[in-house]
Amino acid sequence: MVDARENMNHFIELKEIIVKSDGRIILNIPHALIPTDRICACIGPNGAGKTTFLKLIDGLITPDSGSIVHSSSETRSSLVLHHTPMIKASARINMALVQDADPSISSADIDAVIIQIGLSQLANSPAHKLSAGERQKLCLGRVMLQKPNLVLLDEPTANLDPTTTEQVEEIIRQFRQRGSSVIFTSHQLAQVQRLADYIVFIDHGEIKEKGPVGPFFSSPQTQAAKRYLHQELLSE
Ligand SMILES: Nc1ncnc2c1ncn2[C@@H]1O[C@H](COP(=O)(O)OP(=O)(O)OP(=O)(O)O)[C@@H](O)[C@H]1O
Repeated sequence: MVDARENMNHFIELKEIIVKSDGRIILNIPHALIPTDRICACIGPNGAGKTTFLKLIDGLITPDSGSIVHSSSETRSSLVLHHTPMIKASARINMALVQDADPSISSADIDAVIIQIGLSQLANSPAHKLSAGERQKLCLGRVMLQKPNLVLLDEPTANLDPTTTEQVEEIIRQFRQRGSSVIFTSHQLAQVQRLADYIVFIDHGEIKEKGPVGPFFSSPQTQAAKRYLHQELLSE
């Protein structure tokens, strides 16, 4: 019998969660423990509810019913959505917006992160003109400055080239190495296998399967997961 907590030191417990949109149920999770002590990938078909799941965990949306309990006393999450709008100002000013919420972030901190993410040459360029990869690095730089203990990333490498994808994956590993937990969504199964320790598979608004990454890929338990893996592997 598998331990119900699957050796999770920290987790989020979802109970009787229903999220609706326009009267339609888009998430239905009777009960689930989601680990917050590792890198967790949330995968599933388009429209399954993955982005909604991240927003729910972040508290950006509240469920129509049900509750979310964090095992740690203080969870500070940062969510990076797929299309983050930028204000019409430089990359540096966009990065410095995090100071509004946390005035203890210094200009020196911002400069250090700009160097770390490789945007020094573009710091004074208009942020809305940055490429997709540069924008994503800027967003991840903001997260570094916020120092959340839970990092939530929606398709962090969608539309990025292989080099930038590798750089973003390295930033994700650094979040974990510095003690943050990460939950990211992805349609790239090779990436999921490179980065994640744990899988949450969502289909039609329900968590159909979850568990450590190895067993999920080698012996998925549900027909939905088997079908999804088969189709995705054919398209990769
Ligand atoms: N604000 C909204 N208003 C109406 N419907 C919404 C809203 N947000 C999400 N939905 C619907 O909820 C369902 C789940 O959407 P969600 O974006 O969470 O899926 P996803 O798994 O992230 O999809 P993808 O892989 O395509 O990004 C979809 O059917 C979507 O149309």
